[in-house]
Amino acid sequence: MSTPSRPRATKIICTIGPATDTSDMLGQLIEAGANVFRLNMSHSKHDWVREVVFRIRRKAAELQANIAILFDLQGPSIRTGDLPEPYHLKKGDTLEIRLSTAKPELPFSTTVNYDGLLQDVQVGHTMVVDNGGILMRIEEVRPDRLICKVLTEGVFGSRRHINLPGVALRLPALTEKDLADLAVAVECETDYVAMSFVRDAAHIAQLREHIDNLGGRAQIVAKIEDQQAIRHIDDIILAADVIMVARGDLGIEVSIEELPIIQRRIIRHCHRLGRRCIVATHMLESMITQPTPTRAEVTDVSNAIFEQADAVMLSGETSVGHYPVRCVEVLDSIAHRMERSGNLNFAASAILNGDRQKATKAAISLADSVENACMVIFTRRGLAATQAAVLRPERAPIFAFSNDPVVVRQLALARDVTAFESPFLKDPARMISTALNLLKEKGLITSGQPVVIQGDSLQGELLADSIIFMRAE
Ligand SMILES: Nc1ncnc2c1ncn2[C@@H]1O[C@H](COP(=O)(O)OP(=O)(O)OP(=O)(O)O)[C@@H](O)[C@H]1O
Ligand SMILES: CC(=O)C(=O)O
Repeated sequence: MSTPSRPRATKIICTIGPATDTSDMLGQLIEAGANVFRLNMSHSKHDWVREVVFRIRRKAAELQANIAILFDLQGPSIRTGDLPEPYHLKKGDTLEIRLSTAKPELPFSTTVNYDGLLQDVQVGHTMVVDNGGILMRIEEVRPDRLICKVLTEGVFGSRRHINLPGVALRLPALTEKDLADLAVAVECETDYVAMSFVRDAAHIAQLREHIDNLGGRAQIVAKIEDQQAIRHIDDIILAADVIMVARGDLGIEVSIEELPIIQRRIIRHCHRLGRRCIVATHMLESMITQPTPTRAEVTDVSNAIFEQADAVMLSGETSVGHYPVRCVEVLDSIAHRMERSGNLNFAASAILNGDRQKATKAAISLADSVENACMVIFTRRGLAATQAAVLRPERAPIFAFSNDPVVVRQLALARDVTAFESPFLKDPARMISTALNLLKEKGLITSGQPVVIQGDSLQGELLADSIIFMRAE
């Protein structure tokens, strides 16, 4: 009996932008192995988003690919305004950042989206622009503008992100723009909404209430981007569905040498508390302009896979980069290789909550102990499959079946889970044989392969957690 090759466990998230928003490029990304498409609401107009979501769904259906969509809300991030052309700033130049109602007075002049900035900062504060691309010092605080001295040269474009490390900003959890973007997210039936600058668990509850009120079913990704979030990390992990280590902002808000330690700690806590996690930003940054990654990038991606993150994320690499498809291919090949090369096994310390999770752990132990076995999980809400995923089977891949297409799409962002839509039938034997036949047709299992099947409706009328061990016919 030959064994089919194991699907890649680590999921790949691609940010879509001008470099990749055509149906053709979306198709190429899917074929290269993308699992989730991210739309960054900091840069996206609503009509563009609606059109891109339509193209993604159509292309995914055409290629029979299970693709989830993630709307990333801008959150209370401080952003500069639109410029007709980028400024080429040199050390010693002066730039003004003014309220949107104020007229420009200097040649280098832009607006800011947060009026409160002028009250929150002081002369002498350092401003970090564009994830550390340019540093400035605040020289003057006037009633309608800040005058800043450029400390390091760089190209200053539109809607640049500003960080003020260590400065307490009085920003709300969700802005008016976020609420307007959220309404479009729900209208587009997005699978995930990412919340930027989450600072405590109450922020997640607030977002969940808004999603519920709008009638949406999106799951929530909490982006960990500053020290306040790190202080409340366990509560945030428990309140969210997925955690993102958003290294762009995090790498500015904490001392840079702490970043790998914080990444590892967040992933370890996610494994312990049973939540999924994403490692994001600068994974293959040099490939925005170069066709091959640096050795350091390959090692960084490998590290995230060794830590068993659920997903790695591409940002500028796929939204504006020159080699978006190659980036996905590079992640795909690093993941395939690293997944055969050991891992940190943080899941060994997972807290098992309740009987269901203990049953799942038992099913995984069984599947891992039998050569070439795989797990098949029937799941209505996706919970059984994500719980199995966070327990990180060592050898057995997880194939999940749900009768709910939303659940199936959401499972595109669960490590090691390949999900399919399939009706729940009254006759469990038929339900199982239909699922196994589909896996055989897709070349994912072969006749005679050992299968551990888990579900709560596999015993006819009796609703009970069951584990069935059999060989595929
Ligand atoms: N939909 C879009 N339309 C136009 N430009 C975009 C779009 N999405 C991304 N970009 C551009 O690509 C760059 C990288 O964006 P991306 O969302 O991939 O990364 P990011 O690190 O989250 O960016 P930022 O910090 O600017 O939000 C952005 O700074 C922006 O210039
Ligand atoms: C993804 C993102 O927002 C960050 O890394 O800061």
